[in-house]
Amino acid sequence: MAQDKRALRQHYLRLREAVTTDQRKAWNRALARHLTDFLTELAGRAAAPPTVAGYVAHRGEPDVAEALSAVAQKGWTVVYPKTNKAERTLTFFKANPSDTKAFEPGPFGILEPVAAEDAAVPGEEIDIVIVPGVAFSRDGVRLGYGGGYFDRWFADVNTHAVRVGVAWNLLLADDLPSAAHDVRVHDVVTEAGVVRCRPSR
Ligand SMILES: Nc1nc2c(c(=O)[nH]1)N(C=O)[C@@H](CNc1ccc(C(=O)N[C@@H](CCC(=O)O)C(=O)O)cc1)CN2
Ligand SMILES: Nc1ncnc2c1ncn2[C@@H]1O[C@H](COP(=O)(O)OP(=O)(O)OP(=O)(O)O)[C@@H](O)[C@H]1O
Repeated sequence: MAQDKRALRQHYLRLREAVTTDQRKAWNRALARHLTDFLTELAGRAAAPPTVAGYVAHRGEPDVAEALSAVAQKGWTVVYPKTNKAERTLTFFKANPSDTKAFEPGPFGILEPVAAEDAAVPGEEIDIVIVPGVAFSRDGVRLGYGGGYFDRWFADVNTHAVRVGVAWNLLLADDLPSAAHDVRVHDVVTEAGVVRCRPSR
């Protein structure tokens, strides 16, 4: 299984690396539209503006900044993970998606919220988690970089959050191996639209 996952990760990372900058730009524009619409749909008629967890794109991942700026403008709270490499944990902090000074490189070179005076946002307060991934299956199984960070966070935190995967359409698989600790996403947003991974909710 671990071997399986490693080979699959390598396969999908190669596919992702082969995407040209121009192609990525066009896909990012389409993705921003689908993601903004879908987040708005998820929020529905919620009484208060939701809190959404995002990420800063790394190594050819889809860029979710535009969608996050759009919902921030509507009063949503936007939080980002900070990685603790020694403990292999994530902690979420508020940051303004359009403020580049609010981010600094973390242990894997990914931009993370600067260690602000702001306290960490408790997991229970997060309504929607945008989950980055290397690949996703149509039924919501996620293949990440292999650190288990998000799986561990979902297992450790008492969360009601909707889990929204984001990936390029070419990184959607019919099937991916899934272990007991793998937490599935409810939906995956790509440049081609939204894939609903749950039969009903
Ligand atoms: N943009 C983004 N932010 C994210 C994640 C992500 O997948 N994408 N994460 C999702 O969990 C968390 C960070 N986890 C990560 C885990 C491993 C690697 C990584 O690149 N690992 C290298 C090995 C690096 C090393 O061990 O020094 C690799 O796989 O080649 C990156 C992020 C939180 N933030
Ligand atoms: N809830 C958990 N508690 C403890 N260890 C966990 C948990 N979830 C995952 N792990 C461990 O993390 C490691 C990586 O898991 P896996 O290969 O599923 O990562 P991934 O989902 O591809 O990566 P990532 O979540 O970092 O993007 C495995 O060794 C796994 O046992």
